[in-house]
Amino acid sequence: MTPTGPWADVTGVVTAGGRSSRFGSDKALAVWEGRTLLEHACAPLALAPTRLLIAPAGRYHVPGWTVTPDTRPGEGPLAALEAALNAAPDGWVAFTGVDLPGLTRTYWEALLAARTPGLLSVQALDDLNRPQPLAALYHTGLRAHLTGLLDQGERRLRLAAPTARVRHVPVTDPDCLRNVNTPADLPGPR
Ligand SMILES: Nc1nc2c(ncn2[C@@H]2O[C@H](COP(=O)(O)OP(=O)(O)OP(=O)(O)O)[C@@H](O)[C@H]2O)c(=O)[nH]1
Ligand SMILES: [Mg+2]
Repeated sequence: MTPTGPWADVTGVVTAGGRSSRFGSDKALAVWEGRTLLEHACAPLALAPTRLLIAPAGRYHVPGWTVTPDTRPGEGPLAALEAALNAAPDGWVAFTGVDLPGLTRTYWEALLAARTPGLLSVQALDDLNRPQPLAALYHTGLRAHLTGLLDQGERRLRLAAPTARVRHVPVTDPDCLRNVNTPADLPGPR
């Protein structure tokens, strides 16, 4: 069956090849509200017809998700995005990490609804108007651009797409952007 609706040409991607050095143990496997942070990141992307985990082979298993190893291991999220765009079918990639466990399907669908022809990225703005490149949409039309940036030594994810081709949308629920870098960033039971 060919998927239709906003998710039809979307690949869900969770990048999980980081070192968790500030967290002190593998934060992808840290449990919060009964599920691992990795599962929290994957869940709101379940409607994407293709779902990729950018991570070392054999480290994680999430039902319905395909592990795709980094092509530049240890080089950070920008390099992971390159691996994702190269592995994804032509279209959009909904790209995030394991350290944003509060993202929701509503969050992603607000970004998907903001796509227009010619855009290469759609990014949320938090309550301080800061773009969120680690919880954003990227188009596979960025492949050659990204490879060029990485080959030149660039590693900043926020520079993945040319500014003129990025659309920014205010996020309705800034709480969903809580970023987990240390165990103290995981709030207690609600
Ligand atoms: N595939 C891949 N993912 C990465 C890489 N570096 C970071 N990430 C992921 O990007 C997301 C955000 O990265 P950070 O918060 O810096 O995570 P981290 O590198 O594990 O943590 P620190 O060592 O504390 O900086 C997390 O989901 C990481 O797993 C990498 O080289 N490859
Ligand atoms: Mg982080």
